[in-house]
Amino acid sequence: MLKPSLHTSKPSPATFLNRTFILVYAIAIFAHFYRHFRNLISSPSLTTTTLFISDLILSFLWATWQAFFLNPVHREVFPENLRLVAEETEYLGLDVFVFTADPLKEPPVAVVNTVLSVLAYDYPTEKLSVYVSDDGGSELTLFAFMEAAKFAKYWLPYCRKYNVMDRSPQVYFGNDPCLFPETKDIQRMFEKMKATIQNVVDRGTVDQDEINDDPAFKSFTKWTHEFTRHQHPTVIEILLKSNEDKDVTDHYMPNLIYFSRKKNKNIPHHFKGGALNALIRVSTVLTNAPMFLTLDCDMYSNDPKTPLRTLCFFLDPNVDPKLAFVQFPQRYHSINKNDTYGAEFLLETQVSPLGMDSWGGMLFMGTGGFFRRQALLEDASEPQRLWNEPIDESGDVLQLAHRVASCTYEENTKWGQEIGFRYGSLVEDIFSGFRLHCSGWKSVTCNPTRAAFLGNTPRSLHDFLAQINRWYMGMLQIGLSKFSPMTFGMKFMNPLHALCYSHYLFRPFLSIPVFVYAFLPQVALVNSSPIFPKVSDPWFYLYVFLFVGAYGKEFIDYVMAGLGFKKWWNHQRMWLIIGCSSYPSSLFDWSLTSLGMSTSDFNVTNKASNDELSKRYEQGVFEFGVGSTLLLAVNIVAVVNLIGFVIGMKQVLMKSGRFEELFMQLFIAGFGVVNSLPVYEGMVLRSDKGKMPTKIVLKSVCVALVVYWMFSWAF
Ligand SMILES: O=c1ccn([C@@H]2O[C@H](COP(=O)(O)OP(=O)(O)O[C@H]3O[C@H](CO)[C@@H](O)[C@H](O)[C@H]3O)[C@@H](O)[C@H]2O)c(=O)[nH]1
Ligand SMILES: [Mn+2]
Repeated sequence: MLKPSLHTSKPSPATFLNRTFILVYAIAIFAHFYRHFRNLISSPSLTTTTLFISDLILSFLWATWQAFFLNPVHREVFPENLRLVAEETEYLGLDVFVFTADPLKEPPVAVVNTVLSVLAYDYPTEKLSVYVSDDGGSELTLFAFMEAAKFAKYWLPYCRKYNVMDRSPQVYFGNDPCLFPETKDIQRMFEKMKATIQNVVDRGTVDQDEINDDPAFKSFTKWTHEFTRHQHPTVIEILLKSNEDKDVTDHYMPNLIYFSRKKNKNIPHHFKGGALNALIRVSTVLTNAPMFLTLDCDMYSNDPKTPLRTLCFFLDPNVDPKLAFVQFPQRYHSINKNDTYGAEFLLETQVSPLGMDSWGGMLFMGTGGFFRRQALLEDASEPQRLWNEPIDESGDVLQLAHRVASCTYEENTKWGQEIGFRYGSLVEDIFSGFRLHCSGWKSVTCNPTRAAFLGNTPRSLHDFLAQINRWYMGMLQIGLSKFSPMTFGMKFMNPLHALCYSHYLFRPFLSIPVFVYAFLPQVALVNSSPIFPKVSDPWFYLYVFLFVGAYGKEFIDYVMAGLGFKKWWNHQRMWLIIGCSSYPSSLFDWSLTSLGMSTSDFNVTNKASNDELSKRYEQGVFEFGVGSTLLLAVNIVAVVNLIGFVIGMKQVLMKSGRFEELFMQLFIAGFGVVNSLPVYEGMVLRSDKGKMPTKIVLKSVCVALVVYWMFSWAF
């Protein structure tokens, strides 16, 4: 009998249209470069050369981006068929790793919700273990999880009994749930737990009277005077044990383990990559499930059946034995109506993964990835135990777990280089996924209609741009290293796969054409110097096609994904803002770091938010509040374009015949102005706390005037 299928993959119906568009657009680019070469030869100048270089970078990024559209695949999974293929006893053991690093930026109450949402997975409890990795080494976080373990004894059976979908209690109770007989009681317990945790967090220490039973008190004795977040011993606390602890209905619970690796301020800890590797080793000693899931602390589970969907790949007898991970792309719960900051990253999280999938697999996105443990332990000589046995708390096992968690354990080993998650980039996720792909491992994208996980995005523009700055600094650390996809990648992976990686890793260079188009046409315009073909010139229509083609295609991608005009508009505006802020800043950071003048640092994104800020975000106004230097160039560009547009208009109106020649420059300046409207608003029209500080406004205006004055000589 034919076995029922667990998953299918279908080519995208739009592929033919996409390929046709790529062909036509590529021909237009070639024609454009023909003109560029002619100009370079006939009238070489700073302007022609600058425009040529900018267009070269734009074309490289366009070409690499097309690798995502040549052969996208849609995958579907059928967890309902799982029972026909495998018995529940054959399901793979699953270790879930949840990462937190700072109790102030990542409120423990929120981390607890994430952990409860996965602890309550629809999965055989004896096969499930949840580890909390606390890089902040905080007794507050440990305390929060002791409370969570108690609440879980009520929450898990409740979810099971009523087949609850939202297993993060915060989300569940926030959505006005149906009232079952126990609902009110459970909600009361939940509120009480939250208050107890918040109380301790607000006070900043755990008091003895908060801990009633003795063994719990012993755990906190590790937090001595010498204990700091940068220098402390390993802490491993088994808060729930699967063969011992039962819930209130007498069912066994999954394992819940608090873990904080040993730190020493003189030994590099490699941020999240280091935490991941330490946890891989510790879990190998304690539970050693063949599959593990990595989750950021703000990414709660939105679907209790997600592990079953993953099994549709890992338990498929025909699946590629080199399948390393299944990635559920990032999706977010906290985005405002029109996505002011383009934080949904629709193209990056929903569209492009399908395109990478057919070349060997989508990126690892740091969170929402289910891994085959073996993929990261290839050639490791670590001590391992058989999974699916109760945790052995004997001295030997715990001693071993402490040994592998030590900050010196990795010295003179291949950890971080050839095994585990790889070090050397601030985007350890992308780097590690890339290295796995280069050694023949594969990955698949799974993006069910109901999101598997939902996360948080920054609500202030500065935090958002700083996060992107860090990501792209990390991308450059890979792209400009010996592991560049253009050299190393081309050798060890499908070249089209390598092109996809190149697109992301070299994106910061987009800042060069963005700056050129934000300044050059405007300065030339003010000096009444035409630099583009005039409207009656046939080459003008090539420019129109290139512009409308690029923008129109992206607009269609947005509409096809079910998002409207406003979201697309905000996305394209952010594309320009990021091009003037995070991208150039990441290039700057990379240069400083490679010159040895700075060290790269993983600044944890702030997940706490205040009411006022949240309210402004919901209203969709930009948050300029802190005087962010990242935004300085964005402001300067806004002022330069406004001046350019106004003076340009004056010239066109005063002298007849100029309009045709200067139309393109006027259009570009006008486009800059329309995109900068929220910036002008923040500069002069607003009075709330999120407006731009006056100092920054004055600085921007001064620099803009200097730019005009300085570059006028060139025309
Ligand atoms: O030294 C550190 C720093 C961070 N984290 C954790 O890493 C996660 C991500 O940190 P966050 O500040 O939220 O950064 P983001 O930029 O939002 O994270 C994205 O980018 C990271 C780097 O590429 C990936 O690791 C993440 O999974 C991905 O969501 C959080 O759970 C942190 O607690 C640690 O465990 N140790
Ligand atoms: Mn995050």
